Amino acid sequence: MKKAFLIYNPYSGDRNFRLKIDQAIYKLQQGNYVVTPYRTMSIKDIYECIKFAKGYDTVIISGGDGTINHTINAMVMEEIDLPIGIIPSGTANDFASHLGIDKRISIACDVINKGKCASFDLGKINDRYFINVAAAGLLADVSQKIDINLKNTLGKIAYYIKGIEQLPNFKAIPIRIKTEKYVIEEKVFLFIVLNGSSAGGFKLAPDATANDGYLNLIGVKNCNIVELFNLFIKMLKGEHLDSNNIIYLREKQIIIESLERVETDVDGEKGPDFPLNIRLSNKKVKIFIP
Ligand SMILES: Nc1ncnc2c1ncn2[C@@H]1O[C@H](COP(=O)(O)OP(=O)(O)OP(=O)(O)O)[C@@H](O)[C@H]1O
Repeated sequence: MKKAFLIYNPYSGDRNFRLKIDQAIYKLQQGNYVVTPYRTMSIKDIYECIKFAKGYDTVIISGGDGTINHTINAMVMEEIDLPIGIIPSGTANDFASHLGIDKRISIACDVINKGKCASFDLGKINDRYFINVAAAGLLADVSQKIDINLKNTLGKIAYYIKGIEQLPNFKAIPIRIKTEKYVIEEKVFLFIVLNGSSAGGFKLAPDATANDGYLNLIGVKNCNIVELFNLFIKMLKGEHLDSNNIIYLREKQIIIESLERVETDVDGEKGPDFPLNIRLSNKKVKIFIP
C-alpha cells in the first residue's frame, strides 16, 4: 500500500469536492493508496499542514490553480519532493487543463492510480513560485476581484462578467521589459507571462508546454477599441501571436518595471509589487499525467 496526503480546499470552484470526497477516497483505495484527507482552513493552513506530508508517497491536491500554487510553494519551502496528483476542483483549472487532467473525480483519480509521472518547470516571480501564469493589467486580476460566492455559483462565466465590468475603466500601463536580448518600452493594456499555455480558459501561448524550458510573455499593446476587439477575436482562434498589437517573447528571464501602481496576479492570487523579476526556476515538480 502507498500513502497519499490529500489536501483539499473546500471553497474552490463550486465547493462540491467536499461533498464528493468519498468517491475520491474509494477510487484511490482501489489504486492501492491509503488516503489521509486534510481540509484546508485558510491559505496559511496549507503552509502548516504540508509538514505532515513528509514520509508519504504522494501529495494529492484538490482545488484550482490558487490551491495548487500555494501547495507547491509550501512543498518547495519544506523541501518535500513528492509526486503530485491533481483532482481539479477550481473554477478555471487552467493548469490541470493544460496537463489534460479531466475534472471528473474518478478520471482524475485514475490518472494518479496509473502512476505515470512527468517533470514540469516552475516559474518564479520575485520570491514566489508559480505554476501557470503571472500577469498584470486589464482583466489580469479578475479572479482576485471577484466575489467568491459569485464564482462558486456561476463558475468561469463569473470571470467574464467581472471582466466586462472592468472594461470602462481600462487604461494602458507604461512598462519596461528587460530580457537578455531586448529592452522594450511600451504602454500595454495587459501582460501575461505563461509557464503553461492558457489563462482564464484562453489558449494564449498555443505552442507552449510547462516543461519546454521557457516562459512566454504575451503583452497587449495600447490600441483603439476596434483593434482591441479584433485582437480578442484572434485570441479566441489562437491566431494573435503575429499581430502588430502583440508583444510576444519566449525567454528564461524577464524583468518588468513600471512606475505605476498596478496590481499583479499570480495563478489567480494577488502577486507582488513592481519591479517583477520573472524567471524559470531550476526547481521542477513531478506531476501525475494522463
Ligand atoms: N479554507 C480555505 N483554504 C484555502 N483557500 C481558501 C479557503 N477558503 C477560501 N480560500 C480561497 O480560495 C482561493 C483559492 O481557490 P482556488 O484557486 O483553488 O479555486 P478557484 O479560484 O475556484 O479556481 P481557479 O483558480 O482554477 O479559477 C484562495 O484565494 C483563498 O483565498
